[in-house]
Amino acid sequence: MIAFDNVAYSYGGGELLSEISLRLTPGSFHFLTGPSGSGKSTFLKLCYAELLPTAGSVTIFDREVRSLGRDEVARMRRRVGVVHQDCQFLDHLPLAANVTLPLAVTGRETNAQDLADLMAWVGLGQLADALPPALSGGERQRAAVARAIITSPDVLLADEPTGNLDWEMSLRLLKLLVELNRMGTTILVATHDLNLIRNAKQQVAARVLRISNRRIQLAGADL
Ligand SMILES: Nc1ncnc2c1ncn2[C@@H]1O[C@H](COP(=O)(O)OP(=O)(O)OP(=O)(O)O)[C@@H](O)[C@H]1O
Repeated sequence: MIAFDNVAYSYGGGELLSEISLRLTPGSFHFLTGPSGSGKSTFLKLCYAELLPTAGSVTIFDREVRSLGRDEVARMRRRVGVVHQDCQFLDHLPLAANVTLPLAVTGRETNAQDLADLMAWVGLGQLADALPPALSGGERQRAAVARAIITSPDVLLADEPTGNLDWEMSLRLLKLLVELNRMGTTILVATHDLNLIRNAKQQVAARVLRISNRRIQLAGADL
């Protein structure tokens, strides 16, 4: 689904990531962990061609990213949902309009029942008309998940989705990700939170990728 072959990435100085070769297979659940500044967000950006590798190749849905034209990148991105670390919303638009924005900007209709089901599923059924500044951190994160999956993506990439959440809310968000994965979505979650990873491993066959010294390794059972 997403394959890295001997990938390196540099923002201009020395290499931040080197010799990365791995595959995210359909239906898999991966965590990506590593120290702050080690390149987790950068790796996620390589996974949806927000950044292009400075060496090696990244293949997304069987297409090498450098071979994609602008329209093809846009089409590819419709199949990849992203929950960004800062999860920004348009503050003047109600939550429901924010969540359906990925459909609206690509000229697609929103089915009202599907939207109601999705909002209920993320536990925001009562907040469809609320404005984003009125939401708690946990509500924002769940809204960001709803917005990322409204297009039914094949892959969901989440960057520190539980970063500012308490433990109970983190578990609630994790449960949504596990359920999505059970429904077939391939999931990659960047996180510092080893307790979250331990908890997830009791629910799903998650694999853990760890960035260390610019390389990404599959972490062992020491988590
Ligand atoms: N656009 C950019 N230009 C130059 N350097 C950048 C840019 N974006 C990130 N960096 C640098 O690359 C390194 C990795 O950043 P990245 O955000 O990928 O790390 P991270 O592991 O996600 O960090 P954190 O856990 O703190 O979010 C950092 O040193 C950062 O300052």
